Amino acid sequence: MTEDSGRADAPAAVSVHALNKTYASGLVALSDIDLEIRRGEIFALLGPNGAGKTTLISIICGLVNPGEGQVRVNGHDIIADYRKTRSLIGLVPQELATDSFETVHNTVSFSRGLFGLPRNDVHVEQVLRDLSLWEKRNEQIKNLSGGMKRRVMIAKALAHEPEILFLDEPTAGVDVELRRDMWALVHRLRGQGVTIILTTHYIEEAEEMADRIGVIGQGRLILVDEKQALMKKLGRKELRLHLREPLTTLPDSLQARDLELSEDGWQLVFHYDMRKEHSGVAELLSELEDHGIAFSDLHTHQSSLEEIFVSLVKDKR
Ligand SMILES: Nc1ncnc2c1ncn2[C@@H]1O[C@H](COP(=O)(O)OP(=O)(O)OP(=O)(O)O)[C@@H](O)[C@H]1O
Repeated sequence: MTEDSGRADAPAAVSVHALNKTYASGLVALSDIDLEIRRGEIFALLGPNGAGKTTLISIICGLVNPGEGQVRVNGHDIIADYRKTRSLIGLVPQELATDSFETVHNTVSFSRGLFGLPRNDVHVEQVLRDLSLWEKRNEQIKNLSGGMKRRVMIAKALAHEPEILFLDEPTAGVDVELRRDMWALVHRLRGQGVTIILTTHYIEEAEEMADRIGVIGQGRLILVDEKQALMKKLGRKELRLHLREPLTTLPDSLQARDLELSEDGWQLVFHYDMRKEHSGVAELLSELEDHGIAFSDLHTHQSSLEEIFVSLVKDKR
Protein backbone atom coordinates (compact mmCIF):
# COMPACT_ATOMS: atom_id res chain seq x y z
CA MET A 1 0.00 0.00 0.00
CA THR A 2 1.22 3.47 -0.76
CA GLU A 3 0.92 6.13 1.88
CA ASP A 4 -1.67 8.05 -0.12
CA SER A 5 -4.14 5.18 -0.53
CA GLY A 6 -7.50 5.79 1.07
CA ARG A 7 -7.15 9.56 0.98
CA ALA A 8 -10.12 11.34 -0.48
CA ASP A 9 -7.92 13.13 -3.02
CA ALA A 10 -5.86 10.04 -3.87
CA PRO A 11 -5.81 9.24 -7.59
CA ALA A 12 -8.17 6.58 -8.90
CA ALA A 13 -6.88 2.99 -8.95
CA VAL A 14 -7.32 3.03 -12.72
CA SER A 15 -8.12 5.99 -14.88
CA VAL A 16 -8.72 5.55 -18.59
CA HIS A 17 -9.20 8.57 -20.79
CA ALA A 18 -10.22 8.71 -24.49
CA LEU A 19 -8.79 5.26 -25.14
CA ASN A 20 -9.03 3.77 -28.62
CA LYS A 21 -7.57 0.55 -29.87
CA THR A 22 -7.49 -0.76 -33.42
CA TYR A 23 -5.69 -4.06 -34.00
CA ALA A 24 -3.31 -4.45 -36.94
CA SER A 25 -6.08 -6.38 -38.70
CA GLY A 26 -8.08 -3.14 -38.79
CA LEU A 27 -10.52 -4.38 -36.15
CA VAL A 28 -11.63 -1.59 -33.85
CA ALA A 29 -11.58 -3.28 -30.44
CA LEU A 30 -12.10 -0.19 -28.23
CA SER A 31 -13.68 3.16 -29.03
CA ASP A 32 -13.32 6.22 -26.88
CA ILE A 33 -13.26 4.57 -23.47
CA ASP A 34 -13.43 6.80 -20.39
CA LEU A 35 -13.42 4.98 -17.08
CA GLU A 36 -12.39 5.55 -13.49
CA ILE A 37 -12.06 2.65 -11.11
CA ARG A 38 -12.02 3.65 -7.46
CA ARG A 39 -9.53 2.38 -4.97
CA GLY A 40 -10.69 -0.59 -2.98
CA GLU A 41 -13.78 -1.35 -5.03
CA ILE A 42 -14.77 -4.54 -6.83
CA PHE A 43 -15.49 -3.52 -10.38
CA ALA A 44 -17.01 -5.89 -12.94
CA LEU A 45 -16.59 -5.30 -16.63
CA LEU A 46 -19.60 -7.03 -18.11
CA GLY A 47 -20.02 -7.77 -21.79
CA PRO A 48 -20.58 -10.50 -24.36
CA ASN A 49 -17.79 -12.39 -26.13
CA GLY A 50 -15.66 -10.16 -28.26
CA ALA A 51 -16.87 -6.95 -26.58
CA GLY A 52 -13.32 -5.80 -25.83
CA LYS A 53 -12.99 -6.71 -22.14
CA THR A 54 -9.72 -8.60 -22.47
CA THR A 55 -8.30 -5.92 -24.74
CA LEU A 56 -9.10 -3.23 -22.19
CA ILE A 57 -7.57 -5.01 -19.23
CA SER A 58 -4.58 -6.13 -21.31
CA ILE A 59 -3.87 -2.49 -22.15
CA ILE A 60 -4.15 -1.43 -18.50
CA CYS A 61 -1.81 -4.29 -17.54
CA GLY A 62 0.71 -3.29 -20.20
CA LEU A 63 0.36 -6.43 -22.33
CA VAL A 64 -1.24 -4.78 -25.35
CA ASN A 65 -0.20 -1.40 -26.71
CA PRO A 66 -2.84 1.25 -26.34
CA GLY A 67 -3.76 3.03 -29.54
CA GLU A 68 -4.64 6.56 -28.60
CA GLY A 69 -5.57 7.82 -25.18
CA GLN A 70 -4.22 7.79 -21.69
CA VAL A 71 -4.26 5.15 -18.97
CA ARG A 72 -3.11 5.78 -15.42
CA VAL A 73 -2.73 3.34 -12.56
CA ASN A 74 -2.69 4.98 -9.12
CA GLY A 75 -1.93 8.20 -10.94
CA HIS A 76 1.06 6.79 -12.89
CA ASP A 77 1.03 6.69 -16.68
CA ILE A 78 1.20 3.09 -17.92
CA ILE A 79 3.70 3.97 -20.63
CA ALA A 80 5.94 6.55 -18.96
CA ASP A 81 5.93 4.62 -15.65
CA TYR A 82 5.57 1.12 -17.00
CA ARG A 83 7.57 -0.68 -14.31
CA LYS A 84 5.82 1.15 -11.52
CA THR A 85 2.31 0.51 -12.85
CA ARG A 86 3.08 -3.11 -13.67
CA SER A 87 4.30 -3.69 -10.12
CA LEU A 88 1.03 -2.38 -8.70
CA ILE A 89 -0.98 -4.87 -10.76
CA GLY A 90 -1.65 -8.59 -10.48
CA LEU A 91 -3.30 -10.28 -13.45
CA VAL A 92 -5.00 -13.65 -13.58
CA PRO A 93 -5.38 -14.25 -17.31
CA GLN A 94 -8.07 -16.26 -19.02
CA GLU A 95 -5.61 -18.68 -20.56
CA LEU A 96 -3.80 -21.17 -18.37
CA ALA A 97 -0.03 -21.19 -18.66
CA THR A 98 0.51 -24.93 -18.53
CA ASP A 99 3.34 -27.46 -18.53
CA SER A 100 5.99 -26.25 -16.17
CA PHE A 101 8.58 -28.52 -14.59
CA GLU A 102 8.91 -26.01 -11.77
CA THR A 103 7.22 -26.65 -8.44
CA VAL A 104 4.23 -24.68 -7.25
CA HIS A 105 6.18 -22.99 -4.48
CA ASN A 106 9.07 -21.95 -6.71
CA THR A 107 6.78 -20.69 -9.43
CA VAL A 108 4.98 -18.39 -7.04
CA SER A 109 8.16 -17.33 -5.26
CA PHE A 110 9.98 -16.56 -8.57
CA SER A 111 7.03 -14.56 -9.76
CA ARG A 112 7.61 -12.26 -6.80
CA GLY A 113 11.27 -11.96 -7.75
CA LEU A 114 10.31 -10.86 -11.26
CA PHE A 115 9.01 -7.66 -9.71
CA GLY A 116 12.29 -7.11 -7.92
CA LEU A 117 10.87 -7.95 -4.52
CA PRO A 118 12.88 -9.80 -1.90
CA ARG A 119 11.95 -13.36 -1.03
CA ASN A 120 9.11 -13.57 1.47
CA ASP A 121 8.28 -17.12 2.45
CA VAL A 122 5.64 -16.00 4.93
CA HIS A 123 3.67 -14.20 2.22
CA VAL A 124 4.06 -17.03 -0.29
CA GLU A 125 2.90 -19.55 2.30
CA GLN A 126 -0.14 -17.43 3.10
CA VAL A 127 -1.08 -17.14 -0.57
CA LEU A 128 -0.64 -20.88 -1.13
CA ARG A 129 -2.70 -21.70 1.95
CA ASP A 130 -5.45 -19.25 0.92
CA LEU A 131 -5.73 -21.07 -2.38
CA SER A 132 -5.53 -24.59 -0.88
CA LEU A 133 -2.21 -25.10 -2.67
CA TRP A 134 0.00 -25.57 0.37
CA GLU A 135 -0.21 -29.37 0.26
CA LYS A 136 0.77 -29.23 -3.41
CA ARG A 137 3.66 -26.83 -2.97
CA ASN A 138 6.30 -29.35 -4.02
CA GLU A 139 4.39 -30.70 -7.02
CA GLN A 140 5.51 -29.81 -10.50
CA ILE A 141 2.91 -27.63 -12.20
CA LYS A 142 2.63 -30.01 -15.15
CA ASN A 143 1.27 -32.71 -12.84
CA LEU A 144 -1.59 -30.60 -11.49
CA SER A 145 -5.22 -30.74 -12.56
CA GLY A 146 -6.67 -27.86 -14.56
CA GLY A 147 -8.37 -26.44 -11.47
CA MET A 148 -5.14 -26.56 -9.47
CA LYS A 149 -3.25 -24.89 -12.32
CA ARG A 150 -5.80 -22.11 -12.23
CA ARG A 151 -5.21 -21.72 -8.50
CA VAL A 152 -1.49 -21.39 -9.27
CA MET A 153 -2.25 -18.63 -11.76
CA ILE A 154 -4.07 -16.73 -9.01
CA ALA A 155 -1.25 -17.35 -6.54
CA LYS A 156 1.29 -16.06 -9.09
CA ALA A 157 -0.75 -12.90 -9.58
CA LEU A 158 -0.73 -12.30 -5.82
CA ALA A 159 2.93 -13.13 -5.23
CA HIS A 160 4.12 -9.52 -5.44
CA GLU A 161 1.34 -8.15 -3.20
CA PRO A 162 -0.38 -6.08 -5.91
CA GLU A 163 -2.70 -3.22 -5.00
CA ILE A 164 -4.93 -3.95 -7.98
CA LEU A 165 -5.97 -7.44 -9.02
CA PHE A 166 -7.40 -8.23 -12.45
CA LEU A 167 -9.37 -11.43 -12.97
CA ASP A 168 -10.20 -12.16 -16.61
CA GLU A 169 -13.29 -14.39 -16.80
CA PRO A 170 -12.38 -15.91 -13.44
CA THR A 171 -15.05 -18.56 -13.22
CA ALA A 172 -15.19 -19.76 -16.82
CA GLY A 173 -14.80 -23.54 -16.61
CA VAL A 174 -14.07 -23.45 -12.89
CA ASP A 175 -15.47 -25.99 -10.41
CA VAL A 176 -17.77 -24.96 -7.58
CA GLU A 177 -15.12 -25.32 -4.91
CA LEU A 178 -12.62 -23.07 -6.65
CA ARG A 179 -15.32 -20.56 -7.40
CA ARG A 180 -16.22 -20.42 -3.71
CA ASP A 181 -12.58 -20.17 -2.62
CA MET A 182 -11.97 -17.48 -5.17
CA TRP A 183 -14.85 -15.33 -4.01
CA ALA A 184 -13.77 -15.75 -0.39
CA LEU A 185 -10.27 -14.66 -1.40
CA VAL A 186 -11.58 -11.69 -3.35
CA HIS A 187 -13.53 -10.49 -0.33
CA ARG A 188 -10.52 -10.95 1.93
CA LEU A 189 -8.33 -8.99 -0.48
CA ARG A 190 -10.88 -6.24 -0.70
CA GLY A 191 -10.85 -6.12 3.10
CA GLN A 192 -7.11 -5.43 2.82
CA GLY A 193 -7.78 -2.53 0.47
CA VAL A 194 -6.97 -4.31 -2.80
CA THR A 195 -8.93 -3.07 -5.81
CA ILE A 196 -10.44 -5.95 -7.78
CA ILE A 197 -11.39 -5.72 -11.44
CA LEU A 198 -13.01 -8.70 -13.07
CA THR A 199 -14.40 -9.37 -16.51
CA THR A 200 -17.40 -11.55 -17.02
CA HIS A 201 -20.22 -12.24 -19.40
CA TYR A 202 -22.49 -13.50 -16.64
CA ILE A 203 -24.85 -10.97 -15.13
CA GLU A 204 -25.16 -13.23 -12.07
CA GLU A 205 -21.43 -13.12 -11.50
CA ALA A 206 -21.32 -9.35 -11.70
CA GLU A 207 -24.34 -9.21 -9.43
CA GLU A 208 -22.83 -11.53 -6.86
CA MET A 209 -19.48 -9.84 -6.69
CA ALA A 210 -19.29 -6.27 -7.79
CA ASP A 211 -19.78 -2.88 -6.16
CA ARG A 212 -19.98 -1.24 -9.58
CA ILE A 213 -20.49 -2.62 -13.04
CA GLY A 214 -19.35 -1.31 -16.41
CA VAL A 215 -21.20 -2.68 -19.42
CA ILE A 216 -19.12 -2.98 -22.57
CA GLY A 217 -20.42 -3.88 -26.01
CA GLN A 218 -18.66 -3.71 -29.38
CA GLY A 219 -15.72 -1.86 -27.93
CA ARG A 220 -17.79 0.85 -26.31
CA LEU A 221 -18.40 1.41 -22.63
CA ILE A 222 -22.16 1.62 -22.68
CA LEU A 223 -22.62 2.56 -19.06
CA VAL A 224 -21.03 2.42 -15.64
CA ASP A 225 -23.25 2.24 -12.62
CA GLU A 226 -23.57 1.09 -9.04
CA LYS A 227 -24.63 -2.54 -9.02
CA GLN A 228 -27.98 -1.88 -7.40
CA ALA A 229 -28.96 0.71 -9.99
CA LEU A 230 -27.88 -1.44 -12.89
CA MET A 231 -29.56 -4.60 -11.69
CA LYS A 232 -32.79 -2.66 -11.58
CA LYS A 233 -32.39 -1.76 -15.23
CA LEU A 234 -31.49 -5.32 -16.14
CA GLY A 235 -34.32 -6.95 -14.23
CA ARG A 236 -37.00 -6.29 -16.80
CA LYS A 237 -39.24 -9.09 -17.87
CA GLU A 238 -41.74 -9.22 -20.69
CA LEU A 239 -45.25 -10.68 -20.72
CA ARG A 240 -46.73 -11.29 -24.17
CA LEU A 241 -50.46 -11.85 -24.56
CA HIS A 242 -51.94 -13.25 -27.77
CA LEU A 243 -55.42 -11.76 -28.08
CA ARG A 244 -58.56 -13.53 -29.21
CA GLU A 245 -59.62 -10.47 -31.22
CA PRO A 246 -57.27 -7.83 -32.60
CA LEU A 247 -57.38 -4.33 -31.10
CA THR A 248 -56.99 -1.13 -33.07
CA THR A 249 -56.02 0.99 -30.05
CA LEU A 250 -55.41 0.54 -26.36
CA PRO A 251 -58.24 1.58 -24.03
CA ASP A 252 -57.42 4.93 -22.38
CA SER A 253 -57.11 3.52 -18.88
CA LEU A 254 -54.36 1.17 -20.09
CA GLN A 255 -52.36 3.87 -21.84
CA ALA A 256 -50.50 4.76 -18.65
CA ARG A 257 -49.11 1.26 -18.25
CA ASP A 258 -45.86 0.07 -19.75
CA LEU A 259 -47.85 -1.71 -22.42
CA GLU A 260 -47.43 -1.98 -26.17
CA LEU A 261 -49.84 -3.11 -28.83
CA SER A 262 -48.26 -4.94 -31.75
CA GLU A 263 -48.71 -3.40 -35.18
CA ASP A 264 -51.17 -6.06 -36.30
CA GLY A 265 -53.15 -5.58 -33.07
CA TRP A 266 -53.00 -9.24 -32.10
CA GLN A 267 -50.48 -9.00 -29.28
CA LEU A 268 -50.08 -7.00 -26.11
CA VAL A 269 -46.61 -6.74 -24.63
CA PHE A 270 -46.22 -5.74 -21.00
CA HIS A 271 -42.85 -4.90 -19.43
CA TYR A 272 -42.36 -5.26 -15.72
CA ASP A 273 -39.62 -5.39 -13.15
CA MET A 274 -39.14 -8.93 -11.91
CA ARG A 275 -37.29 -7.66 -8.86
CA LYS A 276 -40.29 -5.74 -7.57
CA GLU A 277 -42.63 -7.46 -5.22
CA HIS A 278 -45.64 -6.22 -7.17
CA SER A 279 -45.08 -6.78 -10.84
CA GLY A 280 -48.45 -5.34 -11.81
CA VAL A 281 -49.29 -8.45 -13.85
CA ALA A 282 -52.31 -9.41 -11.75
CA GLU A 283 -53.75 -5.87 -11.96
CA LEU A 284 -53.18 -5.79 -15.70
CA LEU A 285 -54.98 -9.09 -16.25
CA SER A 286 -57.96 -8.01 -14.19
CA GLU A 287 -58.13 -4.67 -16.03
CA LEU A 288 -58.08 -6.48 -19.36
CA GLU A 289 -60.96 -8.61 -18.15
CA ASP A 290 -62.89 -5.49 -17.15
CA HIS A 291 -62.44 -4.21 -20.68
CA GLY A 292 -63.56 -7.52 -22.14
CA ILE A 293 -60.16 -8.09 -23.74
CA ALA A 294 -59.61 -11.84 -23.87
CA PHE A 295 -56.42 -13.64 -24.75
CA SER A 296 -55.79 -17.12 -26.10
CA ASP A 297 -52.23 -17.55 -24.94
CA LEU A 298 -49.56 -15.83 -22.88
CA HIS A 299 -45.90 -16.27 -22.28
CA THR A 300 -43.18 -14.51 -20.34
CA HIS A 301 -39.70 -13.81 -21.43
CA GLN A 302 -36.69 -12.51 -19.59
CA SER A 303 -34.35 -10.37 -21.63
CA SER A 304 -31.13 -12.12 -22.49
CA LEU A 305 -27.82 -10.38 -21.94
CA GLU A 306 -27.55 -9.80 -25.67
CA GLU A 307 -30.96 -8.10 -25.80
CA ILE A 308 -30.15 -6.04 -22.76
CA PHE A 309 -27.02 -4.76 -24.46
CA VAL A 310 -28.97 -3.95 -27.58
CA SER A 311 -31.57 -2.04 -25.59
CA LEU A 312 -28.94 -0.22 -23.56
CA VAL A 313 -27.11 0.83 -26.71
CA LYS A 314 -30.41 1.95 -28.22
CA ASP A 315 -31.27 3.95 -25.11
CA LYS A 316 -27.95 5.73 -25.41
CA ARG A 317 -28.60 7.03 -28.90
N1 LIG B 1 -4.49 -9.73 -31.21
C1 LIG B 1 -5.61 -9.46 -31.85
N2 LIG B 1 -5.61 -9.13 -33.15
C2 LIG B 1 -6.75 -8.81 -33.80
N3 LIG B 1 -7.97 -8.82 -33.23
C3 LIG B 1 -8.04 -9.15 -31.93
C4 LIG B 1 -6.87 -9.48 -31.17
N4 LIG B 1 -7.27 -9.76 -29.90
C5 LIG B 1 -8.60 -9.61 -29.88
N5 LIG B 1 -9.07 -9.25 -31.08
C6 LIG B 1 -10.47 -8.95 -31.45
O1 LIG B 1 -10.87 -7.82 -30.71
C7 LIG B 1 -12.23 -7.93 -30.29
C8 LIG B 1 -12.31 -7.83 -28.79
O2 LIG B 1 -11.71 -9.00 -28.23
P1 LIG B 1 -11.53 -9.20 -26.66
O3 LIG B 1 -10.80 -10.49 -26.45
O4 LIG B 1 -10.98 -7.98 -26.06
O5 LIG B 1 -13.06 -9.36 -26.20
P2 LIG B 1 -13.64 -9.94 -24.86
O6 LIG B 1 -14.74 -9.03 -24.49
O7 LIG B 1 -12.57 -10.14 -23.87
O8 LIG B 1 -14.23 -11.32 -25.33
P3 LIG B 1 -14.08 -12.76 -24.64
O9 LIG B 1 -15.01 -12.76 -23.50
O10 LIG B 1 -14.52 -13.67 -25.75
O11 LIG B 1 -12.64 -12.91 -24.29
C9 LIG B 1 -12.72 -9.27 -30.82
O12 LIG B 1 -13.40 -9.03 -32.03
C10 LIG B 1 -11.44 -10.05 -31.06
O13 LIG B 1 -11.61 -10.97 -32.10
